[in-house]
Amino acid sequence: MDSRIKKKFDELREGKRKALITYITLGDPTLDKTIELVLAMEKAGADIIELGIPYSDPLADGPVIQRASSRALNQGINVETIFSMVSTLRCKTEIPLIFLVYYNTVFSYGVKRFLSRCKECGIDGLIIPDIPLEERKILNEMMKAYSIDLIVLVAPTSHSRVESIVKEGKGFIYCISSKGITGMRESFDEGLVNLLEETKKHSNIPTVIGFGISDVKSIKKLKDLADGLIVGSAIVKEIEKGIESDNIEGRVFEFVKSLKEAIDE
Ligand SMILES: O=P(O)(O)OC[C@@H](O)[C@@H](O)c1c[nH]c2ccccc12
Repeated sequence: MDSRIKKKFDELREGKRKALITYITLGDPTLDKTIELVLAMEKAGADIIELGIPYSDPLADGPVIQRASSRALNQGINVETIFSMVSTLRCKTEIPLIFLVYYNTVFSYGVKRFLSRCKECGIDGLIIPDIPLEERKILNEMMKAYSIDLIVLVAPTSHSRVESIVKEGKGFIYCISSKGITGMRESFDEGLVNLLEETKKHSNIPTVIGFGISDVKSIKKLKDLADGLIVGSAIVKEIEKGIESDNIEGRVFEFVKSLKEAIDE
């Protein structure tokens, strides 16, 4: 059976459209709000949702997402409460859901136990930014049995490793737009176009670009290069502003809608 991620990309390709993938941190500002926010983003036109499991030492995260992680961790949420929230969410939507999770969280929970809980509650893919290469191979094998995609990340600095990395990719290939951490940017790495060419040469699954995409301008600039775009920090920033004004879903809905219009244009 085709996965939700594959079905979504097939459907988009047929309509000659690009995927809008939106990221938020689980439990920011509460787990109940996460459910509302996912549904609001879906309604605004998001095609796939990436949900970050908050972690105390998130190496790749910029300040905006680090603050979101702190807000979530202060709520006392943990992997168990997250799984039960996702089960509730899964009853309300069929949108593809992906976890962004640091390896230590998976490892300390127990890899098999983590995968089987993911499957039970309808998670379609995992992005594990800090997974060591050897573990990735083992995990990739294991995940086949659970029909969950292990999504790989490639960066302009991956050079000669691009081929071996993307060959292992499932679902889609996450192409990092530029060096460093997550967060809004004005310009993108010159190596990005090459990276996408190289990736497409060695893999036929969809490519998406993430890191630093924050507004309509950056969407228009990048959308023709790949099959989809990921927006994270800019949405989390809207949540942050929404907390102050007590209008979180409304802000996020309007913002995602504007991104959707730009990507569909
Ligand atoms: O925040 P940005 O710059 O829009 O980038 C997306 C990103 O937030 C999301 O995919 C993500 C959040 N944490 C990560 C850690 C590693 C790689 C990717 C991520």
